[in-house]
Amino acid sequence: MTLVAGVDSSTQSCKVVVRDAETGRLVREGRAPHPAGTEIHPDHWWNALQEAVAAAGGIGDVAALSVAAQQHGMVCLDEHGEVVRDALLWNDTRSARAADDLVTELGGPAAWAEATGSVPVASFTVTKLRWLAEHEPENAARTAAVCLPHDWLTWRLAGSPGIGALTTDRGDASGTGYWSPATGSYRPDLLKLAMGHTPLVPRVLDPAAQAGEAHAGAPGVGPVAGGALLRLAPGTGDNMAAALGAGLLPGDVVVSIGTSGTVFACADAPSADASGAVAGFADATGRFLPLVCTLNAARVLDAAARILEVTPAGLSDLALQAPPGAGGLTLVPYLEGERTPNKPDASGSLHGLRLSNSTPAHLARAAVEGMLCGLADGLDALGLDPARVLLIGGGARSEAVRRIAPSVFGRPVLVPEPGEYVADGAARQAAWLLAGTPEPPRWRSGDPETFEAEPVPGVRARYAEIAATI
Ligand SMILES: Nc1ncnc2c1ncn2[C@@H]1O[C@H](COP(=O)(O)OP(=O)(O)O)[C@@H](O)[C@H]1O
Ligand SMILES: O=C(CO)[C@@H](O)[C@H](O)COP(=O)(O)O
Repeated sequence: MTLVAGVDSSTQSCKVVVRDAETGRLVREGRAPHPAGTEIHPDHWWNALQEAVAAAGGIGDVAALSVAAQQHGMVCLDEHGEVVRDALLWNDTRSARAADDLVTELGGPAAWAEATGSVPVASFTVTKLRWLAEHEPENAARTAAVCLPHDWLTWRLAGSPGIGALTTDRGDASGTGYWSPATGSYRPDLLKLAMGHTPLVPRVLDPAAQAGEAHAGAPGVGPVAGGALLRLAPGTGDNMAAALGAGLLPGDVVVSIGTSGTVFACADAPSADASGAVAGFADATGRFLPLVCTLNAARVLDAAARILEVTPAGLSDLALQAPPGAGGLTLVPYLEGERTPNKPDASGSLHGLRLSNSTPAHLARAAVEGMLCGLADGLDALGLDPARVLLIGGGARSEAVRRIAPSVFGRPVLVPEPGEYVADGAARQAAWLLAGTPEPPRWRSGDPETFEAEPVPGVRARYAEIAATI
């Protein structure tokens, strides 16, 4: 049996799955936490990767590995490949003003949508580079190469072979703000606009190309059976990997409830939404991945559980005890500011509190409904009439989320078996590298469970009315 490994180095943790390359059967898995915060030294990802690999029983018997990771994070390296400063993550909003400035300087949102498929907000790497140039000019000047979390981890697994060897893929490149999904090429002019100079950027690999090799005994790899080398697939952004892992079909929309909330579909042509709501990303197969991202998803549930002093399961039970609509109690959960809509300085807001709805159950329900309303707006912004809506991510493990989502989305929701779909997609990409076929190998998956519910009149309208005032 040939084994492949997939890595998901996401915001809150690193997960590793080892699967049979031919059938996709899960053989073993492991995970390790990342530190909290929106800027962290990339060494923390490397340490967590090694811990997760060890927890998964090692990867010495694995033939190929692929790293998927949180998108957009700014990793600056000097000419020797040393990290210049802590990485700024996708959910760090300090570059919001830099984003506004860049949008104006290029001639407005439509010019960016045409140039890169997306209108940059604080999440995009290009805005973080402008912030760096303005606030830490000495660090900007030392930056000889800029890359993303998955690029850096893949490069480290290959033994950090000099900054000229850095690679990336179309999916992750499309979240930088200086690469065009429509032309498949970098926009060095935009990099220069942001930073004043053009550091080296990773080579963009074809979807099933080899990024490099990891050597037996290398840190994080361990001894490789028979002295063989571990082949490294290109890797990709976590959402692109989730699309591969969930086996996204044309007509499907995925709603992923992780640290971020994302809503995305697979497309044959690039998109360019000048409103900025839909990011026109590329995917990991050579196609495209229009995507809406919110900053506030599973952690809204974590926050509500903390306030109510219950476990995630306890929050779910409470939410299901309250009536649909939470008796008029509405939470607009902009707990970390918000990205879609672009309100980086916003905070959350609880409206409609009355004696009759002042119960833990109503608050739990308002948290679930508020978080889902933001994602329902994402579904609308995609402008599709999906054949299937698939719900994945840590938040989809909540029974209340599964049962309330169809009422807020106004359509049935399909929930695949709980799993690590990002790591699975990375593993599938690694299997694709081994197969050398035009399309990724087909892996069998179980049937998703369908959830249906009557729409609750007024919930989304009330949410929209309050959100508009924030
Ligand atoms: N049963 C559950 N109910 C509600 N939330 C859950 C449950 N299990 C996990 N989560 C939440 O899912 C989140 C992690 O999801 P995940 O998709 O792994 O995120 P990321 O990939 O961004 O690190 C955490 O905030 C966690 O609290
Ligand atoms: O910024 C985006 C998408 O554009 C986020 O989706 C990040 O990619 C982080 O993902 P998670 O850690 O929430 O999975």
